[in-house]
Order: sequence, then structure tokens, then C-alpha cells
Amino acid sequence: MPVVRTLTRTVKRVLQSPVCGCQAVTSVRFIGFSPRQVTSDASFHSVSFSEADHPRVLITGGLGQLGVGLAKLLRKRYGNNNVILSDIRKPPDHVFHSGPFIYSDILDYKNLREIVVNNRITWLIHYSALLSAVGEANVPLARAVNITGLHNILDIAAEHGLRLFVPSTIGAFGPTSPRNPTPDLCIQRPRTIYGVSKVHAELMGEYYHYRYGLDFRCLRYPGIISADSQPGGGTTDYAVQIFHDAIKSGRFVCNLKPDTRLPMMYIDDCLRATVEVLEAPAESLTMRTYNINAMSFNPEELAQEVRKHLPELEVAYDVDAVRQAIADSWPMNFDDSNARKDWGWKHEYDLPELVTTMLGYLSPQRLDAQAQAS
Ligand SMILES: NC(=O)c1ccc[n+]([C@@H]2O[C@H](COP(=O)([O-])OP(=O)(O)OC[C@H]3O[C@@H](n4cnc5c(N)ncnc54)[C@H](O)[C@@H]3O)[C@@H](O)[C@H]2O)c1
Ligand SMILES: C[C@@H](O)[C@H](N)C(=O)O
Repeated sequence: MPVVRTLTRTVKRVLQSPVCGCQAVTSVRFIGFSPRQVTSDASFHSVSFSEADHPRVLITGGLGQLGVGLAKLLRKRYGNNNVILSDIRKPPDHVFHSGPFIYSDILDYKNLREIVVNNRITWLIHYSALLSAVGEANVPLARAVNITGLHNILDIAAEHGLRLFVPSTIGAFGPTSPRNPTPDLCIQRPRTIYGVSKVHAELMGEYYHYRYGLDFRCLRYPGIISADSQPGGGTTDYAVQIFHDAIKSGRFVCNLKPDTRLPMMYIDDCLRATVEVLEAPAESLTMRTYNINAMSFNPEELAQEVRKHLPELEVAYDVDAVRQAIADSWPMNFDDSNARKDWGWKHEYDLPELVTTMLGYLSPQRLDAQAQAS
């Protein structure tokens, strides 16, 4: 009985401690390890890394909408060779020639571990996922990539003392969550495999943080809007497509109803937030999973703003039942006050700046000039 009592006391201590920071008491996979934090002596918002202390970064699922832009940003800060993009797809020429790229399937644990060891990785940014709409179309694959894949990532990160960033999403909330606004901590009962897998990622990451001292950091992104990369099959994709169609044909068919309000963000804000939370001193983080937000609009409001530049734009609605049901269960407005308070999050793009920037980027003259230069 004394053994049981001692064990009970130990478990209680571990569960009650706000940040464990302890040695792992059992191995995560087959081998033992001592969680080692990457030092975070950098001061937030004005970090500069010397040659000696820069992180060595691996981005999984890096060829999607967000990974290439993030790699570009991180390479500027930490050096080209210190940021490795990886994916299971073949990179386009310009990506392949812009910096290190490596094949990595997150379902292959041994290969992932080999990459981390051979490249002395210290930060892991885990972007691989199946998004909301494609996830519903292939639940077994979404479950494998988003859940089994995450388990591999968590174990490797814990085993090698990595700082781990995993994005979550507005999709981690559901119809029973408060939707206007949605705070960081509230009921989370999403009804998509994507949402369920992201809640699982949030909880598992936080559990590994408290249990093994893993330096887990997570932001819940809104729908992200970008000009030079295509979205990978989500519910918010319409807000990217409208710009392409407005410029190409002046006509856009929207797959969500005109009054479907969702939180959204321009990609530059999203990538900057990611770097900021990654560089934030651990003491500034009172939580390990934060909402971040910039703006909130519906298709009708977006179309009105685009019409200020392209008055001829025609918008028709052909509602996709699956996407509409998903959108109707998601937050309309996102409360990101904790991120603003703890580590100084501040967005730069509201709807008017977003529209001007997107149209400027996609204007035929600019695209022509880019094509001639390449
Ligand atoms: N884009 C958004 O609006 C948004 C919003 C919220 C959260 N997020 C999250 O941000 C992350 C990146 O999003 P994105 O828009 O770039 O996604 P995306 O769908 O565009 O790209 C995901 C990438 O994962 C890769 N992938 C799939 N299976 C893989 C496997 N087995 N091994 C390795 N890679 C694999 C795909 O090839 C793809 O390139 C995701 O985790 C997503 O959930 C994105
Ligand atoms: C919101 C986000 O997670 C993604 N763009 C999706 O719609 O699935």
C-alpha cells in the first residue's frame, strides 16, 4: 500500500503542476528520452538569431497553401539552409530551387525520425493535414493523416526535445460552441473529422507539454486568404477563388450562402503570427493553444468590397450542402484577446486592405510581368 500511496502522490503532483518541465517517467515510443527545451532567450518581436543559436526547422506538409510562404519568411530570419520544406508531393521548380526540400510522409515514423536526427532539427512545424471539405470526402485518410500522423509527430518531437508548432483552426469548434464570439476556452464538439482531429491535436499537444515538458505551441487559424498559393480543399476556399474569378471572368459562383459569416485572415498576418508565437519566450505563454483573428465577413460583404475595384463583378450562389453545414457550425467571430494580451498579437490586414492587396497581386499586368521575368 505505501507504494500505491507514493505513486498516487506522484501522479497528483504531475497533474497539478502547471508546466511539468519534468523528466519523462516512461518512454513515449520504444526508447527513453529526457525532454529538452529549445532555449528561448530571444525577446519577442525583436528577435535576431546569430549563426550559432538559430533554430533548425522542418516543415511537414510544406507544399500546401501555407508552407512555402512560411519557409520563405523563416529562411529570411534563420538562413536558407536552416529551414527544410517537406511533403509527399513533387515540388514545383521554383520551390525546389529556393531552398532545402525533402520527401517526408508523416505516416512513416522511421523516416521522420531519420530526417530529424540527420538534419539536427530543433523546431518542427507540422502543416500536413486534410482540410475540412476533403476530410469529409475521405474520412479514413483524414483520420490517418490528421490523427495517426500527429501521434508520430508528437512522439518524435518529445523524443528529440523539439519545439513543436501545430496549427489548429476555427473548425475545432462546433454548433454547440458560442459562435459570436468564440473564446479560447469553451465547448468544442466539432462535427467534421477535420475538427475532431484538431481538437485531438490541441489536447494531445497540451498533454505532452504537461506530462513530458514538450514545448508545444498551437494557434487556431481562421480561414486563410492568399494570392500565390491555392487552398487545399477547405470550407473557406471561396474567399480565395472569388479574387481569381473576379479578375479572370468577372463572374463568381459561390458555394456558401451570402450571409455565411466566418473569421478570415490574410496570409501575411497568419505567417507572422506563427513566427511570433514560435519565438515568444515560454514565460509569456499562459496557454499553449490560442485563437488568432483579423476580420470576419460573409460572401456578400466580400463581393461588395471587391466591387469597389471591379464594379462589374457578378456573383451567383450555388450552395454546396456539405460546406454550408460545416460553415454553419463554425465560429462567426473569433475572440483572440488572450493572444493579444500574452504575446502581443496584432493583425495588420482588415477587409479593405485584404481586397486591395489581393487584387494588386493578381492584376493581369503584374502576373504578365512575373511571367516574363521567370
Ligand atoms: N489554409 C487555411 O485556411 C487553414 C486554416 C486553419 C488551419 N490550417 C492548418 O494549417 C496547416 C496547413 O494548411 P494548408 O492550407 O497549407 O493545407 P493544404 O491542404 O494546402 O496542405 C497540406 C499538405 O499536407 C500534405 N500531406 C498530406 N498527407 C501527407 C502525409 N501523409 N505526409 C506528409 N504530408 C502530407 C499535402 O500534400 C499538402 O501539401 C494545416 O494543418 C491546416 O489544418 C489551415
Ligand atoms: C478554416 C480552415 O481550417 C480551412 N481553410 C478549412 O476551411 O477547412
